[in-house]
Amino acid sequence: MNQPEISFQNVSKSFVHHNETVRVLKNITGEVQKGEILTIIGPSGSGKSTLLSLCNLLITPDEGEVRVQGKEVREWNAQELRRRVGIAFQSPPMLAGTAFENLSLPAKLRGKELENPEQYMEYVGLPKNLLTREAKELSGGQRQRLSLARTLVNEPDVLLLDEITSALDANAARGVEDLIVRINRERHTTILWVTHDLAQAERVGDRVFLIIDGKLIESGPAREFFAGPQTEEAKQFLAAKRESQ
Ligand SMILES: Nc1ncnc2c1ncn2[C@@H]1O[C@H](COP(=O)(O)OP(=O)(O)OP(=O)(O)O)[C@@H](O)[C@H]1O
Repeated sequence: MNQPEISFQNVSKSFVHHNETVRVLKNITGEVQKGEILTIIGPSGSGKSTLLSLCNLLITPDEGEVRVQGKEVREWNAQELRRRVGIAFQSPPMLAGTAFENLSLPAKLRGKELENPEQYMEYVGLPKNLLTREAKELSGGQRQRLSLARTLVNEPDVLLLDEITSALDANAARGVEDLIVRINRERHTTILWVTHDLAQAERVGDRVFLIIDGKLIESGPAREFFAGPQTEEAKQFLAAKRESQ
């Protein structure tokens, strides 16, 4: 068996809320292989974003281990880890300034010039003339593409995606979804993708994690999961979700 690209071993995480400790992730064990798309689904507040945040040291586990390319996250240099493990959010943070200034930020942080901004724009399906536009003037879909282009400048091995299409209309969402699938196919980028959209999870996922109340209820190949979930909790979740979407 190949070494997994990312693995979680008995991972737990708590946060303190008003002097009360809340266990947000409970004993999570699972893994993702290189080049796979893992979709992470589950009700709101179940711990999905928290699981992503553990993979690039935005937070650290209280118990258990998270390994990236075989190395426990706390043994990684945080900057190096974040270069290899990129992250994109629902509302991509943009600096004041042009699209070019935003796109070239990762290179600048390394004291380098970005040599081929046009190629990145083309890759993510943005016209080159947008490079000189203020980033905040771009549409939601354009901003999401620019944010992905900016992440790609670091040539990450892994992409963590947190609800990246939920703020977009159906057309723009599908465009960004297709772009991610292309990045995965062409660059063999491993992808961990939190989504509320069950149809999207079914379309794009090789593997799925269902998280309910901080517990990994089911994990496995997406096709098997969507064809016939094993647990009662998963069946109920899918039925309720399908009814509402
Ligand atoms: N930094 C933090 N400090 C305190 N509590 C937090 C923190 N981050 C998350 N939480 C809490 O942990 C729980 C799980 O949050 P998380 O964002 O991981 O859920 P989620 O499944 O991604 O939800 P959603 O689908 O609504 O985005 C929530 O109750 C949230 O309030």
